[in-house]
Amino acid sequence: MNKWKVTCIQHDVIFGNPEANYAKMEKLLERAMKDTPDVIVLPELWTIGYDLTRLDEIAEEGAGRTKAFLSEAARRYGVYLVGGSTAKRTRDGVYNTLLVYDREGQPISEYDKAHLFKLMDEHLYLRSGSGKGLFELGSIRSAGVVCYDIRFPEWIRTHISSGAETLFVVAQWPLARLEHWRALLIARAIENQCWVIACNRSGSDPSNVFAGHSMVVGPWGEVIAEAGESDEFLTADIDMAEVIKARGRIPVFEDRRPELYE
Ligand SMILES: O=C(O)CCC(=O)C(=O)O
Repeated sequence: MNKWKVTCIQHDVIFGNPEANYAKMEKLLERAMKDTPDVIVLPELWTIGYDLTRLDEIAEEGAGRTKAFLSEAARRYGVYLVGGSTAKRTRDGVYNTLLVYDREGQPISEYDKAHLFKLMDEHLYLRSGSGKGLFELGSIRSAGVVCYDIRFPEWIRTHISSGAETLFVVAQWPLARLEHWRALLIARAIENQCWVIACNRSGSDPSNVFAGHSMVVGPWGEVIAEAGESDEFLTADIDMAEVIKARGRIPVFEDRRPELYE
């Protein structure tokens, strides 16, 4: 299969209230499935929001509850689920972890956010991961990263150099830097000649107003679909043939000179 329908569930996350967020997500998933997407994408930390000061209470042991929730939903709806992230407690500390499930509800990726965002105090409460977020959606090689990670082109490039043709981004990106969000996503798509599918949250918490503007950007840098600032299901069709076309027109990967970049 070369063509995919993707849906980003852009919504307002309820601050520090996992119970309410799971209940809300049940309903959102059911409604999103009316468009019969192949892949659904959720935002960063949709289970708890940015309530980092209460992680002792609300971070989940091994992300167990969110794993069970996502696996069950992916299997029930027969959909690939790029399940946003949650706060995963381990023996070393708490990670901001992106979870991905296949249509049978099997886990296909568990990625710990690599770059912690000091402006929102992440470094005080979270541990950073160091593994890559590579996975396959059927035959499509994909990568998934979290929010601030998109400011590090060299990190994204290592994923694309490993074969990824689609980059998923899950985020809680503030409205104050909306233009950075848009420019960075478009730049990552152009320089890597890949699809970029980015799901941001909407709404606000006690410290931030979030941007919404989930986006689907094609490998030629064209914005195929973009949400507004409010709650929205953003659905778009992506065709993997566009990656081959873009890479054929300008052979960036053949023309790279990595010996100059160290
Ligand atoms: O880089 C930014 O401006 C926002 C990043 C962010 O909000 C995050 O990583 O959670």
